Amino acid sequence: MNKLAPSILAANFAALGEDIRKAEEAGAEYLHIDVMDGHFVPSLSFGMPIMESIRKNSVMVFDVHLMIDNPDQYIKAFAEAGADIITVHAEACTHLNRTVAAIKEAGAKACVALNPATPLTELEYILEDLDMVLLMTVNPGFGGQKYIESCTRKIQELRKMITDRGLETDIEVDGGIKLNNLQKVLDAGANIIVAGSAVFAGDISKNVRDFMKVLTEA
Ligand SMILES: O=C(CO)[C@H](O)[C@H](O)COP(=O)(O)O
Ligand SMILES: [Fe+2]
Repeated sequence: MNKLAPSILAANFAALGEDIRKAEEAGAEYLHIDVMDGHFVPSLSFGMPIMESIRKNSVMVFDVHLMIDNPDQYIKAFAEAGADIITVHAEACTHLNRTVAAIKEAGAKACVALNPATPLTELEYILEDLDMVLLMTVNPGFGGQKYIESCTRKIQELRKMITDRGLETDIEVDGGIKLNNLQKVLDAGANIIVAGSAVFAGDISKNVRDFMKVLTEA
């Protein structure tokens, strides 16, 4: 099933609850929550307290993208703050298998993210353990960047790898997804679509409805 995961990184933090409510009411089922530590990526964003607050007013699937070094340290805290899916970067994990097991033990679904230049071979011995793979389609750290074209072939190759193994793992794409490249990433095999600046700029309800129309017709 195709899902839209609006990224609150692009929301108005002075009216965060209201922005989330609009996205939820217009049909978005996932909420993408970008956590940045100023080490793994250059920027800082927010952490557990913000998540705990918004969890009280939303039943969306909380899809937490940890762009942080040493994510093991925070997995339990994010699960307790209301994460449904926890994504860690392969590039940030020394013992990826152990980290994925810790996510599941904490009661969340496990996802591994790969930066645009990280090869799919990183997933060779872990794919069967994952609920989702996140392919970064920009270099992580900032919203509003341009989609990196070489990622289309990477999505296709990952979908083939998943299908060849008889799996049905979700593929999430994150970065630079707009209405004008949405169909391309869906055709390549992605089914969970993160969109930040394309959703939270201008008319949020209309933006979500426009995305949902393509996602449900695909
Ligand atoms: O993980 C991220 C950045 O590291 C964000 O989820 C991503 O950039 C979404 O923003 P946009 O749709 O504006 O590109
Ligand atoms: Fe993200």
